[in-house]
Amino acid sequence: MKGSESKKNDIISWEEYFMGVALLSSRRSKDPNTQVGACIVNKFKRIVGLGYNGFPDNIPDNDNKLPWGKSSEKDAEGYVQHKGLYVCHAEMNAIVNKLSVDITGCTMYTTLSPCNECAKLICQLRLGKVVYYERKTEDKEGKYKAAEKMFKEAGIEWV
Ligand SMILES: Nc1nc(=O)n([C@H]2C[C@H](O)[C@@H](COP(=O)(O)O)O2)cc1CO
Ligand SMILES: [Zn+2]
Repeated sequence: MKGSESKKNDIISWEEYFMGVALLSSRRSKDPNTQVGACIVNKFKRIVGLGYNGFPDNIPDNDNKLPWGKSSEKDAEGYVQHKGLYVCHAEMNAIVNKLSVDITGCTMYTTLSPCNECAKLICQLRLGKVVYYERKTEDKEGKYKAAEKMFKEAGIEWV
């Protein structure tokens, strides 16, 4: 039997496609607790940056040099054993890995809503829109609210 000659219509949307790529990227993360992925897309619907959360480059991650835990205690050498001191967020990595000098107006798809530090980067690089998959609900320190405020004030669409 020959295949159909008319086009297939039941395909995934651009939004599903780019968020799907962000979700796939998150699966590279070695964080035992939370895996996040981010995908930056330009106005021509080309992917210009990908990232997931992990420790900085060139630090071997198989011999526990840095902690994956969230303790406020210090180890024998006086280093606080909290991953937050070391992890590069998915959004930051997607920006650092960008393939294009100028990402003004681009859209970032992220599997988790951005923190205030990543929001600062998103503002500085003048992205136009941030689309998140899951929203961070716990916000004791006000990081996510601060991120939203920056997006609002900078005119960055946030959905
Ligand atoms: N938007 C985000 N992008 C990220 O890459 N992360 C990373 C940082 C940590 O590696 C992990 C959060 O760990 P936990 O607090 O749920 O155990 O996710 C976290 C957030 C939330 O702000
Ligand atoms: Zn962040």
